[in-house]
Amino acid sequence: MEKDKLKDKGQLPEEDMAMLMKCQEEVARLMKEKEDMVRLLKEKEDMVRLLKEKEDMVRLLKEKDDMVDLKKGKVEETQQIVDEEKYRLLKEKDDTIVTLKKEKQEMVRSLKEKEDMVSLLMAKEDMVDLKKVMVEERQRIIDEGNDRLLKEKDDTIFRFTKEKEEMVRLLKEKEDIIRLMKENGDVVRSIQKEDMVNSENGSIKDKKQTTDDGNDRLISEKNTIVVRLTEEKEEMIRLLKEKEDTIRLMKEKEDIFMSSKEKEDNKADLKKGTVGNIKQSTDEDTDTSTKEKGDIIRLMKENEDYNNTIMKLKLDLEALKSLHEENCKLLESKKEDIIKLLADKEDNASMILQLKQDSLTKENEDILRLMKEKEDGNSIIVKVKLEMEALRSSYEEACKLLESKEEDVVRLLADKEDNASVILQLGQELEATKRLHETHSQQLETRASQVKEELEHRIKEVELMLEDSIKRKREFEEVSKSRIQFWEQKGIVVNQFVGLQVQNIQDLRLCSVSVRHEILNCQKRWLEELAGLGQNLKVVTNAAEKYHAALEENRKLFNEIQELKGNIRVYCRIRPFQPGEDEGSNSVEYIGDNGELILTNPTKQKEGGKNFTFNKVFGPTTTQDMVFKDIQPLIRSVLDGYNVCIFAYGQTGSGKTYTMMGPEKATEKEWGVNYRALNDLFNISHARRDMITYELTVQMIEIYNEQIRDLLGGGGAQKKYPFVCPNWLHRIVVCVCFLYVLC
Ligand SMILES: Nc1ncnc2c1ncn2[C@@H]1O[C@H](COP(=O)(O)OP(=O)(O)OP(=O)(O)O)[C@@H](O)[C@H]1O
Repeated sequence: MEKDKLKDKGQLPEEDMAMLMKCQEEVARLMKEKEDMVRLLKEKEDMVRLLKEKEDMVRLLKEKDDMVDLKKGKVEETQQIVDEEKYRLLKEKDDTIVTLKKEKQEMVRSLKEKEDMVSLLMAKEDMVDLKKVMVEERQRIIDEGNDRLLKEKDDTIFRFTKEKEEMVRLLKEKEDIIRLMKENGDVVRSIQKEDMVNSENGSIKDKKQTTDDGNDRLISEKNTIVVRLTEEKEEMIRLLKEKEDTIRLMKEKEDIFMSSKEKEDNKADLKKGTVGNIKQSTDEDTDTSTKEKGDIIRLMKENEDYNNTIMKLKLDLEALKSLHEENCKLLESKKEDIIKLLADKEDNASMILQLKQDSLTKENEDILRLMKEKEDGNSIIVKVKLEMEALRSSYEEACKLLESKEEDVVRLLADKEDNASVILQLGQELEATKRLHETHSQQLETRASQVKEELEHRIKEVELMLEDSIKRKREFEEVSKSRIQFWEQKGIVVNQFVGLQVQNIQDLRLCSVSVRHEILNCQKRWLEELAGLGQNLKVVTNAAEKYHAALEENRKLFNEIQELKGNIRVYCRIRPFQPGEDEGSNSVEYIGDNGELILTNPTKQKEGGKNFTFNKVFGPTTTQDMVFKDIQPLIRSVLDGYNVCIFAYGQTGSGKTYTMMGPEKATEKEWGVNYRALNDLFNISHARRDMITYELTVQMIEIYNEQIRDLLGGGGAQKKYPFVCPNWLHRIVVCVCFLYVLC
């Protein structure tokens, strides 16, 4: 029909028609080949199914193997339980050993504590030794003080001896003076004898008598002084003796200290020797402390004695002082007397001179002699005077010495007081240390008793623990024996079970061998079948290659046809009149089969119609399916990689939306081009899903007033071009174009 129509219209040449026919025949052939291919594909699917069945068989075999493995695992589990039980028993043994070791460590620790206690005791003893050293140091200081005192005493003794010598010398001088005075007396007596012989001048005799009396008085006074000096000398000797006694006492004191030191050393040695036995040492300490107490009391007594002697010495010194003062007073009075005597002597001398002048005569020579004698006496008196002055100076010096001695004695007394205070302090310290030592020894005793008790208690505890551990060990041995028996029985049962399992395993092995044989047979069969399938597949692949080649050829031919039809096609669809529209105002005069269209203006029919030519004109009766059938090849060419653009163009209400989408609530029959195109494409992609995977996307745009709007985008009608177009969209672009003509 179409051929005839073409012939009638004379639009297509015969060659083209022949080509088209050939193409149609070729297409039919290809369709047949396609059917063959579909059949082959079905066979292929069967092969795949068989392969799946084979896989299931393999899976079953694997499951069987797993079962065998599970049984093996069970046997291993029982073995593992036995091993675990053994391991637990061994662990318990190890734990008991560890506890015993810990107990041992505890014992060692307690022993170490004991050792520490002993070391502490040693340290305390060292402290006591240190205190002793301190005491010794103090004693040394005291000894040094004593030595110093002794030296001072020696010095004082030396001074006293010197003074003694001085005194002796003075006494000698005094004796000389006395001797001279006696001689003077003799001289005076001879003068008196001469006077008696002459008895001329009585006044001279009286005067001589007075001088004699003065001389006698002086002699008596000198004698008294000498007596006093001798007394003082004796007193000094007594003091020296007392000093010697004090020195002796000091030496005794030193000896006592030395003995106490030796005792302390002995004590230290004893302590060192008795470190292990604390009680004994404490007893010794108490003994020594009592001895020390006795020594201290004795020393205190000695100290008191010393104090008494010092007091006595003080009193003696005071007495000596008073004596010295008296002596000094006497010396002063003597001085005055001597001065008086000298004055008398001068008077006598003047008297003698007068007598000399008076006598003039006879006794001139005697008088001269007497005068000479008197001059001699005067010179002797002068000498005596000088001696007296010397004596006075010596007395002053002696007084000074006494004063210095007093100071020394005071200093010595102060030192003694200091020493006494030091001794008291030492005594107090000794008492304090003794008390401390006693308290410390008591503490040590209590501590030792406590430690002893603790140790006894610990020893008891350890003994109990040892007994417990022995009991536990026995119990553990019993339990282990019973457990070993139990586990031996269990082992027998397990061995029996294992034997059964081994038999089962052997059976399973046999089964598995048979299954393996079956599998090998199956594999052989499958290999044979696969070889057959491979051959078939080769055939299929050859056929598929041919099919692909045919498809390629078909596509080429189809595209050639499309090109021949025209790459740009313009269709016209004329919609039917809608209800309410005037059918009389129809402007379509003629619709040709080859796209001819003649339109006339109903108001100006005289002017004639206007001719239009399209690729095709769809009349008002044309259905949606008919329109899509014409467009379908173009849409399918998209799947071959061609870009296709279809768009609808026309005035408002001309039917663009109807053609592209369909009416509102459209049925499948009323679907527009878009729905149908997508449905067709989805069907093809589904049919070819095993070979090709298609990705389909849709984009709907509207061009209105020269502006492009994305109809499916989020922005809706508001979103204007250029909107973002994803890359993948460029692979397949479906654009439906239509030219509409409103009838
Ligand atoms: N071929 C047809 N058969 C039956 N009814 C049709 C056909 N074409 C269009 N119509 C009807 O004509 C009316 C207008 O059509 P449509 O809305 O598709 O026009 P339009 O060109 O899309 O208008 P606009 O540009 O204003 O959107 C609609 O009621 C539609 O149902």
